[in-house]
Amino acid sequence: MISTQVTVSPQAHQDIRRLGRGAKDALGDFVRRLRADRTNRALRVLPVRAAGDNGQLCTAVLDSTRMVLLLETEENRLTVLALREGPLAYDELTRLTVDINPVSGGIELVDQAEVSANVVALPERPEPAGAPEPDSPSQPTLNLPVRLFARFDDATLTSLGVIASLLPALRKLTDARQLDALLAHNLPELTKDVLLALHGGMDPDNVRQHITSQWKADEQVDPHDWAQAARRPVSQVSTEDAAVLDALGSSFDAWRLFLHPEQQRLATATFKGSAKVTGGPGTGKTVVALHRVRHLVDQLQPGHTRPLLLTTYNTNLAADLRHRLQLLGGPELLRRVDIKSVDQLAREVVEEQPSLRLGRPIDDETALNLWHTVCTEAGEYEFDVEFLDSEWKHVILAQGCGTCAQYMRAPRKGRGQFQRSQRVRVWALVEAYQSKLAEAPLQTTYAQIADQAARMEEHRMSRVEAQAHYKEERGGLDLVHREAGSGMWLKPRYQHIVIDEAQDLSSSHWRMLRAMVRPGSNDIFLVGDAHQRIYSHQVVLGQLGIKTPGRASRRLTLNYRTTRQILGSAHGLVAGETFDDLDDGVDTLDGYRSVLSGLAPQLYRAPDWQTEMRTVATLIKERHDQYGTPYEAMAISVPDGASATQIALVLAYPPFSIPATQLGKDGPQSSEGVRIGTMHRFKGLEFQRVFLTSVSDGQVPHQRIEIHRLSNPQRYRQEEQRGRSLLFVAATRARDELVITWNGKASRYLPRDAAQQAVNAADLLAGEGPPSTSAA
Ligand SMILES: Nc1ncnc2c1ncn2[C@@H]1O[C@H](COP(=O)(O)OP(=O)(O)OP(=O)(O)O)[C@@H](O)[C@H]1O
Repeated sequence: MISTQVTVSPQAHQDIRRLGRGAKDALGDFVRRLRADRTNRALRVLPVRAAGDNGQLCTAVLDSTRMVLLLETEENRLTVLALREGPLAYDELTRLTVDINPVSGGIELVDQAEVSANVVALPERPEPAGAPEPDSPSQPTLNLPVRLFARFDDATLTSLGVIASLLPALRKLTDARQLDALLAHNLPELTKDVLLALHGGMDPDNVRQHITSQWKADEQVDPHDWAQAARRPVSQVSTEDAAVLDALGSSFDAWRLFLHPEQQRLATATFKGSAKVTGGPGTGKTVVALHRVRHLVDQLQPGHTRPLLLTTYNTNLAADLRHRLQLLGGPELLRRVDIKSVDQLAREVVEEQPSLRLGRPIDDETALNLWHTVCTEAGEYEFDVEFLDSEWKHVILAQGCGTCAQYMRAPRKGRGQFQRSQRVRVWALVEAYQSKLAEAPLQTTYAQIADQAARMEEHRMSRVEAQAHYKEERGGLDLVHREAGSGMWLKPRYQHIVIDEAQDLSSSHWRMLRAMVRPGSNDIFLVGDAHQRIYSHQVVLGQLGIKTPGRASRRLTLNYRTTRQILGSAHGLVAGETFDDLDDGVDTLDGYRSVLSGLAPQLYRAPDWQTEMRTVATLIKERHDQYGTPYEAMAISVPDGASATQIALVLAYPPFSIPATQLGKDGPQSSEGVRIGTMHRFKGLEFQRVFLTSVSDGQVPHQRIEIHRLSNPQRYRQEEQRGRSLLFVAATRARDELVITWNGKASRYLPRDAAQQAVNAADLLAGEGPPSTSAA
């Protein structure tokens, strides 16, 4: 007997999230019983009305208080469309308008009665003078209510994806408060997104380009074909039965089940070669990478090997990826995937060669100190140590320059003017630096390890290719002793590689990764965002053998993490700067938006660091005690290690007594307590409330970049951009609340009127500050 297929629609999923644990358990139980026996009379599946040519809407009973609305399209296929509880459940379900969206082809619901009662019925309030709608210069006079979407006709709205059954209610809206109330309803995602974008001032063409196109069904939508509509991924939280059942039994995280159509396409598409996904912070790039991994693993032949590599910038993020992949696919999935940071991977490759004496890798700070020693000993003060370190990593090692002559010829695109005589002097310092590393105890740098690993992998891949070629010539026959000494045929390390945080990988990393997988279908899938580049220098992936032409380069634009208010301010930090697309093109944040709404970022100015620290401690305690935010969901950024220790002490002692833990390079040292770390440590993470401290003049950006302002304007611009990106990364980690504090003068990256807008920290500590608005 073919078992009954039961899927859950995205809006039913929203119902379950809203109704909580009991509803989820009841639905899980119901789905299991339905799958076991569709005819089970205890479920009371009763027809309500026909849907199109081949569908039937039914209600069914979950338990004594809950009911669901189902769509039955084929004998054994049922979609849960909505869930309600209480004595009115049946009436509420049967009055729902259920349609196929002509743009996305998804099945969508609107509760007209609820919308009218709670939204349209809000007392009308004209928009205040001075706040005209964007793009509508000629507004009616004050007392006439302005219809919010008056300038878009019905045909435009529906062609953009707004569900037609909502139009009558929509036409009655006159103020943003009503719109907020409307959006708080369980509406179809596409409709919400389009309305927000239009209300935010995006014009219809842009909406079509950035939103509608991503939802558009691949084929012509037939409004009468409900069987096909039910099969489309946009009508289901997950296309896999098992995933829905698992999720109903355990946690029901949205990202694990329901992907935005563009995310879904990227996760499951077949690419001829490599593919690249860019997108602003919080657009679900990591989520796509994880689903991509699951999809690729699903296509593998059964086995016990790990032919798939999932890699990222540092160990902390690799641990996070492992955790999230485990949530997505459990141990079965993890078993086929190697998860490590690129540097760890490089190290393991180099360690495979026992004849190589590797030396102890030094951290960035030790490397800079060593450059300092080298310069002092050579009496050479023209170049600063950060510059030397970066020249060594991103020009000399990246291009494999082994001699001064090679370095003299190496292109230095985007790194400013550099005379021949300067190169000669830099080379002398590089040689001195290398000798220092070679002294006992032998030391090395991660950049050297990556470079060495890249060479080794390139060599290995050339042998793989040579063997493959040989085998082809021999008509497919293996020759066991072909590989002298080893008696083995070499294989590429991996079949597929998936890379997160791609913007911060160096050329050596890319060379290594490129050589770990044979060029071919779905070889490399990378996600990243140049706006968030804080470590490495720009690379041109095409020149490193990773080509992602046309549809193989895609961009995500919907932010799932950060509220519009926080996003708006963070966006201002990088607006006006030019960013690459990890290749030789330009990337922008056009169309970048959020469907979440919340508080504007809060600013606090303090006279000194002591007061600033106590202010942050006071705010954190209040968020915890009054609003129940767990300490581990809050994070504080500090300028350096010493400040981290100081603020941890302030938090630890009365009157605060707040537990805290430092964010190290392997993540937080404890699972409990407020996280404290430099902005660099915030990369890739997410917190409910974020407190950025010392966003002061001279700290953000650091005053040391000033020495380049006149002497090296190109370098100055680079440092400036990196400083902005760092603050941008830190600010966009916040889900609900962003608090920015400083002492003395505010950073010039903050808005000009930041000091006027800010609360005086001294007033807050004296108990005279404004009441907190942190209830997010
Ligand atoms: N389809 C989705 N449905 C619900 N939540 C989602 C979806 N996609 C992503 N998210 C959530 O959005 C947040 C950001 O996702 P993710 O970490 O993948 O973004 P990112 O683009 O990698 O961010 P960053 O570049 O800032 O590191 C996470 O909380 C994730 O669970």
